[in-house]
Amino acid sequence: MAAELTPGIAAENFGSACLTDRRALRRTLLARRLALPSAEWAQLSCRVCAHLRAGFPQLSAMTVGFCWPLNHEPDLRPLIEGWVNERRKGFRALLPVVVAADQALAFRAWTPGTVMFADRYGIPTPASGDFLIPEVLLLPVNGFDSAGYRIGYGGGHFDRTLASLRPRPLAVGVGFELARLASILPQPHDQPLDAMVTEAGVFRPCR
Ligand SMILES: Nc1nc2c(c(=O)[nH]1)N(C=O)[C@@H](CNc1ccc(C(=O)N[C@@H](CCC(=O)O)C(=O)O)cc1)CN2
Ligand SMILES: Nc1ncnc2c1ncn2[C@@H]1O[C@H](COP(=O)(O)OP(=O)(O)OP(=O)(O)O)[C@@H](O)[C@H]1O
Repeated sequence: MAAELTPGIAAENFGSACLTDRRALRRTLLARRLALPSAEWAQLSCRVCAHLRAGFPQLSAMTVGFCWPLNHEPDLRPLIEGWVNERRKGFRALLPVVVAADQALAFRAWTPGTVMFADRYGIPTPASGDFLIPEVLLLPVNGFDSAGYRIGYGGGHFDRTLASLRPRPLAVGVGFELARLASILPQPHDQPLDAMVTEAGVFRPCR
């Protein structure tokens, strides 16, 4: 991905043997992110939020799907709560709902007052409300590459979601430079990102 803001921190080059095994790769990347001290995670999250706000000002008037931070994924809640509190016309925040293991995600509206339940993965999820369609999806990544491909937790939820939603939402990956890979060796089902945001800036895919 070409840097539009600050150039990225030196890319980590995982060996090709590692790249052939997504499960091992996921475990390695997840362990690296979990090893971040909480204060550093909070600082990196703040920088991701700042780049999102500066790079995508249009989001404050759109229906934006985001994720409750799991396992040290970037914490976008301050940014989202800021937009909720600004009460801008057209802004709505949505969180994913896992309807079934092999299906696309559904989405429900979220505000700081929303009643939540823990889903099958223990992720806080809005307990009720209509299913709504996001115009933009802020997708956490466990790994990403310069061609705009990502890997998540291996459920295929986001790939199925992006493959099925019409119109397709703008897909913006959110993560940290520690998740940057030379290539994730994309498979036919992998849905590319439109952009990627890390603590180092906003990147557009080089394809
Ligand atoms: N914060 C957050 N919420 C999200 C997602 C996400 O990626 N992040 N999802 C995006 O889809 C959905 C949940 N998807 C998930 C899929 C699998 C696992 C999980 O824990 N999987 C096992 C097995 C992984 C493997 O086989 O390698 C594990 O990690 O132990 C968690 C969430 C909806 N909500
Ligand atoms: N559109 C789709 N239709 C059917 N199966 C799919 C689709 N997209 C992905 N899958 C299946 O989901 C499984 C997991 O895919 P993959 O390893 O790419 O997950 P991931 O990108 O890490 O997960 P996620 O998309 O939830 O973040 C694969 O077995 C894949 O075949």
